[in-house]
Amino acid sequence: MFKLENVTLSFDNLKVLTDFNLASQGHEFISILGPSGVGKTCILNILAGLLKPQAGLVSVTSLRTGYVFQEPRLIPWCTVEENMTLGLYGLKITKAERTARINKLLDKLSLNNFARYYPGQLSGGMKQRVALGRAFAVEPDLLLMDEPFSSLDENLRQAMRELLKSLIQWNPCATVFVTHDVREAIQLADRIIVLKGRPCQIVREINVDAGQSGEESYQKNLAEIILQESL
Ligand SMILES: Nc1ncnc2c1ncn2[C@@H]1O[C@H](COP(=O)(O)OP(=O)(O)OP(=O)(O)O)[C@@H](O)[C@H]1O
Repeated sequence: MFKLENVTLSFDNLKVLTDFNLASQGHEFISILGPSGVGKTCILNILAGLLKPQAGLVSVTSLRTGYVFQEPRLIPWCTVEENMTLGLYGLKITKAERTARINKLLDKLSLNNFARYYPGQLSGGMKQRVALGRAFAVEPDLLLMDEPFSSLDENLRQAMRELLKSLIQWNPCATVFVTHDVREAIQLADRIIVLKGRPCQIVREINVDAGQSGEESYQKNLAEIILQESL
């Protein structure tokens, strides 16, 4: 789905990435952890084609990319269904297919009764559900998520994680999920990557599935990540 090979990115004198490597394997869910300012968003933006590194190879073979940001970034004068439809106008699908796709998603997101609402009339959790819907409307094969649930309270976050899992089951895709929440990373990911330093490096890489096969090693991995994060 994607491969970053010897990627170098800097802003003036600030070296964010030097010879950075990361590749996805199929429809894998990768969680990225790391301190503030380390370069997590920059990596997502490179994968989205929004940032161009000065050197290295960026190979993204996915056809459709969905991007969910920390804040919903909805267009205030467009309704829920219009916001979710925005990414579909560039695709070669009929109006009937477009409508069917959005209706299906409104259903999955429990937003059927709010299709004609404007963002200003929605709660924070509902707005982020619309943002999820907008990303999944394009039927992404690559999904980029930048701390998408961090502004929500814990109960809502848990519900959103469950919703995300069911959407990915429905529409399998490679996912890169940036979070500061270690438990969230473990709950969702197949693989966790911990970044540190300047330029940033992968200092820890954990296959969560392998960890979960033995409770003891899983707990050890968890403790180690928490330790890494607190350093
Ligand atoms: N357009 C830009 N111009 C200059 N510097 C930038 C730009 N974008 C990012 N940076 C710098 O690159 C570094 C990495 O930024 P990035 O947003 O990727 O960090 P992050 O790990 O996502 O942080 P956070 O967890 O706080 O969101 C930071 O020092 C940031 O100030």
